[in-house]
Amino acid sequence: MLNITMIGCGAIGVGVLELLESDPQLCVDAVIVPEESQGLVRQRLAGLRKPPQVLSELPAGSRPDLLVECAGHRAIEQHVLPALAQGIPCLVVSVGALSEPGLVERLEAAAEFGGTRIELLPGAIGGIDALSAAKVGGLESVRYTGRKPARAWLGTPGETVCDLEHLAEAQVIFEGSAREAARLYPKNANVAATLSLAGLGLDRTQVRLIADPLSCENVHQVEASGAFGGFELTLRGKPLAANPKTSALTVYSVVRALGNHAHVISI
Ligand SMILES: NC(=O)C1=CN([C@@H]2O[C@H](COP(=O)(O)OP(=O)(O)OC[C@H]3O[C@@H](n4cnc5c(N)ncnc54)[C@H](OP(=O)(O)O)[C@@H]3O)[C@@H](O)[C@H]2O)C=CC1
Ligand SMILES: O=C([O-])CC(=O)C(=O)O
Repeated sequence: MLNITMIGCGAIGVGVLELLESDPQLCVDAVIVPEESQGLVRQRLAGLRKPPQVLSELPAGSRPDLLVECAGHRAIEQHVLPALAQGIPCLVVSVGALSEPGLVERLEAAAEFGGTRIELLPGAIGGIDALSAAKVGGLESVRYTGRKPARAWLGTPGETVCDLEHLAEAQVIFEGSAREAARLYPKNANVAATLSLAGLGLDRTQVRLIADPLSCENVHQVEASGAFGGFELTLRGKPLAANPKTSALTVYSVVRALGNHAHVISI
């Protein structure tokens, strides 16, 4: 059985914990969340058969088999970097954080120092295996379009482009490089960053973000071409009720990745 520590326990974290209850090979012993939300998180987890401990940091000397981040960009600096340096393998969903200059190199250095690895999870998007294989032969272009319900863009710079509450039709709120998308829309640009890291990089991956008042899904479209040929992918993700900015597939992506570490066949 693998003993896991989870960073963050919001929409993704709770979904993952609920699904892992039926897997005897995986056990989340502890979740790490900010001090001020610990009470709320304990309430959220009270219905689980075996609720994990709720902590504000990894106890000194604690050595989980895996650490999985489901928290947000700040948690990479705060928890993932030190865990890697201590030799704990880490799985990460807040891939957009890696668009911050220098962070990829610091994560690599920490993992090398600790003699371990960091795994970037596909999260809400599919086709990462194909894109990253296509990169070996040479990619020519990668274009990503992210379309979400208008209200999912509240609290982002999209608010300055249009009136998100009263939008009548779909509106492009951003067009540019994946680097710029990750800087301006950190909570919504994890997919763009993941596609960039797997493919042509942050500066050459083209991104378009759309607020669509008529959509009730998070729709991710990828068009890629290169020496391998080409592919077009449309993924219509259902948003999580607990956080409409996040697609349910992200929860399943975490459960799949953890399962692949524990089960004898991985796919
Ligand atoms: N790769 C992908 O495709 C996707 C990635 N994501 C990433 O996943 C993250 C989590 O998503 P979601 O669960 O929907 O978000 P929620 O806001 O529902 O939950 C986040 C949880 O993490 C906690 N948290 C925040 N910062 C820290 C920190 N520094 N240390 C420890 N815990 C922390 C929060 O605590 P509190 O409530 O106190 O803030 C909360 O428990 C997103 O921020 C995004 O970066 C999301 C969707 C798709
Ligand atoms: O969950 C999603 O649909 C994707 C998302 O938020 C992101 O790219 O950060």
